[in-house]
Amino acid sequence: MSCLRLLTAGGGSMMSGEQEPRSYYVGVDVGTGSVRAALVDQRGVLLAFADQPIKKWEPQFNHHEQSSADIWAACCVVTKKVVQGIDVNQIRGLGFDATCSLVVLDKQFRPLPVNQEGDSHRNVIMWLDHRAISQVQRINETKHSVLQYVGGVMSVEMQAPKLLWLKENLRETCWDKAGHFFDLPDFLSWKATGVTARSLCSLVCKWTYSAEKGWDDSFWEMIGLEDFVADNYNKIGNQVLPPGTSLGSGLTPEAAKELGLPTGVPVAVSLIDAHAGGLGVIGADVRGHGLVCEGQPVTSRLAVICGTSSCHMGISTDPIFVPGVWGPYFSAMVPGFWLNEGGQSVTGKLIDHLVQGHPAFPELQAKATARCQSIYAYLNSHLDLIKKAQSVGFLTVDLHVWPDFHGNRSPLADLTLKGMVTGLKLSQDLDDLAILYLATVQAIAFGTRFIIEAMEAAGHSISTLFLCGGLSKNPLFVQMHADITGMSVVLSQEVESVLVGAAILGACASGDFTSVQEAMARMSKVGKVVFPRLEDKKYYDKKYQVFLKLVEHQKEYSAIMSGD
Ligand SMILES: Nc1ncnc2c1ncn2[C@@H]1O[C@H](COP(=O)(O)OP(=O)(O)O)[C@@H](O)[C@H]1O
Ligand SMILES: O=C(CO)[C@H](O)[C@H](O)COP(=O)(O)O
Repeated sequence: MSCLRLLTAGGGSMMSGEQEPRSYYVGVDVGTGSVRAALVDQRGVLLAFADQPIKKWEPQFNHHEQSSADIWAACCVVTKKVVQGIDVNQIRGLGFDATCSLVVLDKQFRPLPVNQEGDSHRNVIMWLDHRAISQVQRINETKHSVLQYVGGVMSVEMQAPKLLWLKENLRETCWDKAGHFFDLPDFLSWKATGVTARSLCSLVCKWTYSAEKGWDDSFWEMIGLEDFVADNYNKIGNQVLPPGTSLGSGLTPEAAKELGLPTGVPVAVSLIDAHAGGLGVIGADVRGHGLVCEGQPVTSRLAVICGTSSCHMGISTDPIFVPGVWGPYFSAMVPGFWLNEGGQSVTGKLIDHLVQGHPAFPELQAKATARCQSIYAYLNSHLDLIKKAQSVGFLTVDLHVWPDFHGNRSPLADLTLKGMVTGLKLSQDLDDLAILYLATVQAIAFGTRFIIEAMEAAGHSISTLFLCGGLSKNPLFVQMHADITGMSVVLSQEVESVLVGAAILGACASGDFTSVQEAMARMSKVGKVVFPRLEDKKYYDKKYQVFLKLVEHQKEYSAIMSGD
């Protein structure tokens, strides 16, 4: 099911002819579970929003696939919806962001199968796919110098191990026939413009490209992908442009027809979704909100983009090497700044997984439906109901979760880690489900604290969190992040801040702003601020001690089991 909403936030309305701003931008955001589009004006106000689910396949454990044709079709559906009823000639620019999944096409740009079944419809290896474990281990054993720029250890979620997997496992059906390997954001900008140039963001963050030195031949040769060097990087990109740059002649006639927009609309070089979220929130004017970061440099702000996964985006003027945290990446998000990207591979997906797998889930669904609430709104009010004299957070005094059900991305960079729950009882009722949900939300927030501590130990100085993404719509998730990190959390005026980030790209491509920084400052706005409840700090400090013990114990268990 897809959905269209016309919005009147910020005083602007599509229907109010007189107030209508003259320039619009369209942002398209391809998340893990759905594609969203928004019509955004020059002040960053969302005037229309539409979303559409996309297909996912999990043919084997740890194999996650999608279809680039399905994703593009969804982009067309949502874009057509958000521009309904306006004069499309007022659209000045289009920007895409997407998850960092790997799209494989043949020499004629047709989809190629990334699976043993030979299903060419499934031509995308998703970012969370962990099939290339053996390949990434071998890549890390090389200790090649490019690994310094991904936190010291390459993640199985990056593209090099996935490419090596394709070469070693699907040589005839995929590798030998392949003409183009795209990061998903670059696939979308190519579909829109016919230009195969890649975004500096994708190539630097996921493909080991250096903004200063370009590709490193010795890395590809060392890991057994010398094919790319011989081919002069034609298949993975040898024209690299900064995000927000206008591509070619804009929308091609074919793409324009499919998207419902005029031919030639400027299309921006794209961004990975987390990075677009960063642009959408990090540059806001914070004056008058009582925030510590007022008067501090922008480097004191950490953007946390929380959807299926959470990404912690911190910028700096000089490179900072944080063990287990991706980067430092130059100009990969905000031009001229270095970026470190911490992350948790599953956060929204983990909450969904634990809640949906609990025996009381059908009861929760029925009760939430009866009240016309989302299951999370219901759970939050249920927690309020069962809490004792203290804050809700104290309900988990004896229930603790380690959240790495899909390995640890940061700061341990250990994909072998597993999830843990301690404190289970012989109870399967709704109270039990609600408390497990709370402990999971808290564990994710402790994971954020763990990442921030690693970033600060390496030289970052962070004072304020800027949250966006689906999970930032959950007030419990937001409050727990404030309480557990002890930092204020800023939510943007536009809840769909990732789409504002995509629209900022479109605005830059249009030439209406002279720089990404200017567009950020004009288009991102502070909405709500959530302050930490400092009176609860002692309790969360104790729970954090337990949190750190959990992983220590997990490592001890595996040492015992692997010993003689
Ligand atoms: N209103 C909401 N309340 C609580 N959680 C929400 C809400 N909306 C989305 N989420 C959670 O956010 C996650 C998805 O976020 P989203 O940003 O849409 O993901 P993605 O970009 O990965 O597709 C899901 O786990 C979902 O449960
Ligand atoms: O690696 C990432 C960004 O660098 C993201 O985790 C990935 O793109 C998925 O994002 P989302 O959780 O929003 O679907």
